[in-house]
Amino acid sequence: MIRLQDLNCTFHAGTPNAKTVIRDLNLTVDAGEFVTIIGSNGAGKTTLFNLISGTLTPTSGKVLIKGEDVTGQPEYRRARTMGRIFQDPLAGTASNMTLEDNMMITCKKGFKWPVISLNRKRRAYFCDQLIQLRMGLESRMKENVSTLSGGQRQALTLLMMVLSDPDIALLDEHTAALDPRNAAIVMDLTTRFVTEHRLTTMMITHNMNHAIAFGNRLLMMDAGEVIIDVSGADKDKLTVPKLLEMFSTIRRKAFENDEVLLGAEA
Ligand SMILES: Nc1ncnc2c1ncn2[C@@H]1O[C@H](COP(=O)(O)OP(=O)(O)OP(=O)(O)O)[C@@H](O)[C@H]1O
Repeated sequence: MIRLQDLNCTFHAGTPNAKTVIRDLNLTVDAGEFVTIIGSNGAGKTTLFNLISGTLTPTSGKVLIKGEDVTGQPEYRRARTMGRIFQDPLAGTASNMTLEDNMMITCKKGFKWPVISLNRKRRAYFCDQLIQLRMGLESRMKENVSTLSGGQRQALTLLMMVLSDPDIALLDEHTAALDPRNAAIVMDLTTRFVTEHRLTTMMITHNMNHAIAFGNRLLMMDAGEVIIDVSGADKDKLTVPKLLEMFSTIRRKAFENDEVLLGAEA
């Protein structure tokens, strides 16, 4: 589903400030896989998502989606096959628009000039979809999204992503700004949607326990490289101390990411 070939990304290339953030990266993610990604500070995790989604063009190498070379394809065209959710609950929805108007956006995603109107049938469909969230949002369809809590907004963002019918979900620390209770609700919804919609999913997280508990494959990144790639039964046997030990053995230094380490102790 996703294939990255000899991918490199250097910012400010050809200047004294040149910085290589993704280095000779080769990765294949098969259809239906749920990959969790963890890494040290500045490892290149978000940059990797920017390259997959088309926000950035690699300095060299290729990005293939469903067998098609999309390396030079603009972001809006790739948006038809993928959904992306960010850490900030305010980023995925428009505050000053109603829930139903926000949901209308999903019908227009990836198209430049769509003419689609909000009719009774579509409203009933949105209502049915909101019921699935089990948050009572179906009775608030005409309220502005700004009235929702962070957890409710992130759940709505997740639902909107699914309604746009993507093949791929890129989740960039999408529970990091939520309290533990809401993070658990959003993770529960995530696993439900990933399974029901057979989404090929990549999830960046700073929560090592989440990285181990969710998905069928775990990647650890450091300095622009994937240094650990564990799946199946081997992933089931992982623990946080084991992961940290693997990192130290490979890199001959201690793992550095305070947010990750503090989260792992919790
Ligand atoms: N547009 C840019 N221009 C220059 N440097 C950049 C740019 N975007 C990212 N970087 C640098 O690239 C490196 C990797 O950033 P990235 O956000 O991908 O890391 P990350 O693994 O997601 O980090 P974190 O876990 O701290 O969020 C960082 O040193 C960052 O400062």
